[in-house]
Amino acid sequence: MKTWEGLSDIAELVEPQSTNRDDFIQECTTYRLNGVVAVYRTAASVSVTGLWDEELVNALPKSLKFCSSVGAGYDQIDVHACSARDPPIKVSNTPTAVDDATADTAMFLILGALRGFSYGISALRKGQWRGGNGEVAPLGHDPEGKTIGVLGMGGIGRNMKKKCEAFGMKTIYHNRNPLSEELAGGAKYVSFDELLAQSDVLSLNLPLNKKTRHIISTAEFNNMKTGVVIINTARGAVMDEDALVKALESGKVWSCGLDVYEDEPQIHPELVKNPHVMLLPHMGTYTIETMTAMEEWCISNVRSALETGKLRSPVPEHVNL
Ligand SMILES: NC(=O)C1=CN([C@@H]2O[C@H](COP(=O)(O)OP(=O)(O)OC[C@H]3O[C@@H](n4cnc5c(N)ncnc54)[C@H](O)[C@@H]3O)[C@@H](O)[C@H]2O)C=CC1
Ligand SMILES: O=CC(=O)O
Repeated sequence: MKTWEGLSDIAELVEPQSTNRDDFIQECTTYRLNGVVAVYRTAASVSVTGLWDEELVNALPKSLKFCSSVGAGYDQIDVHACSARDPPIKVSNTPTAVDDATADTAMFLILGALRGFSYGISALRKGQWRGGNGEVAPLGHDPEGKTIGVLGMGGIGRNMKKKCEAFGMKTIYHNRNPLSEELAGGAKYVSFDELLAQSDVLSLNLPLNKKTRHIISTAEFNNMKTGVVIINTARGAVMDEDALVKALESGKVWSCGLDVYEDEPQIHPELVKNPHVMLLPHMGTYTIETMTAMEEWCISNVRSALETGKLRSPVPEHVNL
């Protein structure tokens, strides 16, 4: 890629040769990688290295000071193990570049889940028009007048809010702290419990970490409106998938729209069987324009680190590192 090659004006570029984690750990000790200062980490590299957990982070070359990772989510990297190294490995992600495409995906899931479009789409493809065997697609719901609750009102959540307004939806949100009025743009800050109780559609837009894993589970579903619609474009494990399946079965949750799953690429079989739910295979940023923008953002972090000693967009945990 041109932008990557463009870095050769300021650095020697090397690419690891390994095809599995053990070989990569071994390769980190070789002369070729020993001396590497900054890493451009692609999303696909996880299939070779596995997670950047404590073991892997501690095996990385001692010379390494920066990791620029593609993607807004960085849950595959143990950022605390990176900070604990001496010197620390500073980590950056690619926020902002993902906002439009991921919010667009969320809108597709919101409309599809509210309207029950998945049912119609699969019936039609089976030659059954709106249904077969005596069953017809249930009537859906309009977005107009519905309250969307955003859990994690960051770049994507705020982008979604604007798009939801065009569909006549009202936005409430919960973050650990309220946003400035300017950033909130008229969305109302509510407590976590109020968000659960008041949302007609609940959208999960917060990062996955130890504190947010299964932040939505049985107790939280019990506190929601009956007939709520759940949208998840964040990470599968922020929600307890087994609890979601039970809440769908009981009718507590009317439908859901999911782009992400607890154990990708595995999907809970009951979700796959359910004709009513909208499911996508993690395609939030899967466009030429957005993936290009993410890669360029990521490489700009490498350039900034090499030229100034600072990453352009360090992850929140590393802003003051
Ligand atoms: N489906 C896909 O393809 C994509 C998924 N993502 C996922 O979406 C997530 C959000 O992305 P952005 O909006 O760019 O991140 P962001 O960092 O801009 O926003 C996250 C928001 O969540 C809030 N938050 C953090 N912990 C919280 C907690 N315990 N309770 C309530 N709020 C909390 C933060 O304060 C922040 O406002 C990413 O972490 C990533 O996992 C991002 C891009 C594409
Ligand atoms: O899942 C995608 C990301 O950017 O995070």
